[in-house]
Amino acid sequence: MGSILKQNKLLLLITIVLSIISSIAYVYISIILKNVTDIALSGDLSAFKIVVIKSVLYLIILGLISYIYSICSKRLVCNIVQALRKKVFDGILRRNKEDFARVNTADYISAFTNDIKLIEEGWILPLLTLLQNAVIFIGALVVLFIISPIIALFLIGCFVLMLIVPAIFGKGLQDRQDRLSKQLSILTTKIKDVLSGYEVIKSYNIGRHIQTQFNDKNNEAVTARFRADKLMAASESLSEILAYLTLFSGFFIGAYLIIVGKISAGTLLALIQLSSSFVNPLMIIMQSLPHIQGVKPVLKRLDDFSNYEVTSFIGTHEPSFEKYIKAENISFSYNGDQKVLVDINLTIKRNKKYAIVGHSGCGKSTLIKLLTGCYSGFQGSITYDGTNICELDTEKLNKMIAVIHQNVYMFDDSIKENIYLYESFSQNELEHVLEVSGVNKFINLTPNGLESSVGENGSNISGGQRQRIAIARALIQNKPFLILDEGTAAIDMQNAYDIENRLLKLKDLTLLTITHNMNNDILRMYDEIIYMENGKIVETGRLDELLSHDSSFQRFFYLVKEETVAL
Ligand SMILES: Nc1ncnc2c1ncn2[C@@H]1O[C@H](COP(=O)(O)OP(=O)(O)OP(=O)(O)O)[C@@H](O)[C@H]1O
Repeated sequence: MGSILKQNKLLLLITIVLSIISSIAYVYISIILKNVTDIALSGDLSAFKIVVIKSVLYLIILGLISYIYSICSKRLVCNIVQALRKKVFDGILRRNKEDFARVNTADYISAFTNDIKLIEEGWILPLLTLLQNAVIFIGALVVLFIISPIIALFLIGCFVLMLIVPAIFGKGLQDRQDRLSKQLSILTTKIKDVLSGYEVIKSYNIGRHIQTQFNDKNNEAVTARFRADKLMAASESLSEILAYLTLFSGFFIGAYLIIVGKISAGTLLALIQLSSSFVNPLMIIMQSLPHIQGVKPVLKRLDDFSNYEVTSFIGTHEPSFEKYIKAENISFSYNGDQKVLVDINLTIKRNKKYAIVGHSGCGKSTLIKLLTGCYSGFQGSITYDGTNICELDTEKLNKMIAVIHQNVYMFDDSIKENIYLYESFSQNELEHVLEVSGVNKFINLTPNGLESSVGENGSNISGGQRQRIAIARALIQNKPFLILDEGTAAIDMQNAYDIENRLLKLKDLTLLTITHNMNNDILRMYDEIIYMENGKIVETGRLDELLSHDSSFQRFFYLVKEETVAL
């Protein structure tokens, strides 16, 4: 937050200066009131006229200063909120895939929406209010000292007494604001889940169940808000009672001093005005402090997001894949307990074609994730042309590898932009990838060809069409290493066959395919089939070699074929 305030230091300075000027000007009203009262009591009409004119002019100038202050403080709030959002966003973008996946996406959304709102309401605005009122408070105290040191000393004593309010409520408010932030995050997760799973909810008629779940989360969020507000109300009420007690006591002391002839009526009026200039800001300060203290955990949460630093994969070496990628004795577990990969040894040679096959859950996708630098906590080593993956610059590594998953993400934009990903390419490059990916087979059926919108996450097009666009997107970048993680599973058999066939014929491409399709003609074209079982590579070789003898792969191969025929 300090850096954000530094970025806005000029605006902050102007706001503070204006705040000081308007606050002092506000305090000076008591002096004017004293003069008016004393002039009225003296019966001097001409002096009275002059003081009225001066007062009106004074109030106009005060109004103008207040207006400019108000505009500056609002601009400052906008700037801080904008910078805070940007900082959090930058922090999220800096994350590597492994760390990004550790946090639920709804938590990120909640940080941008709920948490930033909590900071705006509980930190930025109260801080500005605090600043302005602190100046009024100090100004009033100084004038009070000049007019009546006894009352000033008494009010200082009251101020010390009022400091107990933030001390009593600060910690409790922090806990409750933290809880509120977490409950809002859980509610956001639920909402996101419902919107993403809308089709399932409708198809399986589970609206009522989901409604109950939503109501529970909604209730919990509202309860958390109310608990925080209740404590805030207690804190505000105590501040108010103490403030009024101070005001009354000051007034009674003033009244006593007038009875014993120590002060004039004008001074008493000034004292009354000053007491409210002293007590009201004091009350506001005491009410703002718990707000500011309360949002500390939320501020810390946002700080954690924005100050994120990558700790794994911090290598800077330029990755090279001219010859091979080698995995040696790789073992890996997601939860530190159960091993998903066990002692994997594998060499991927440049421009060769590999198919990874095996039963569902045997670790195929996990192996790909490790090879492409998504997870760091594995045993063994992965090297690119001899350099350990941990020493490589992962951003540059990502530029070498394209991975197409079964569920590809489509931006809500045209087919063309989803292929180009906002870069530019030549017409020849475009035509080539449209041909290889099979996009050209359906592009004429869309309303505006390549300019047709795919809709939110590709909702206007079919799953197979999405995958073909994803293949075109990967190919146009001309990356040397393409991974299809069941990347053609949503495409019909004939088209999937044609696409894979064309990819297998690309000489300058290293292809690694995870597939459940046991098509002899296609599998025969691969240089190596890697068969996995329970996290281990059990057999490798060309299709005919593996089928030529009794092997685990052979049994798997015919089993899948039987299952496919049965379907
Ligand atoms: N992010 C994750 N956190 C925890 N466990 C995971 C995670 N991803 C996968 N797993 C577990 O790791 C094991 C291997 O999963 P993986 O996705 O690698 O299998 P797969 O062979 O690709 O399966 P499929 O063919 O069904 O896609 C499974 O038991 C799975 O439940």
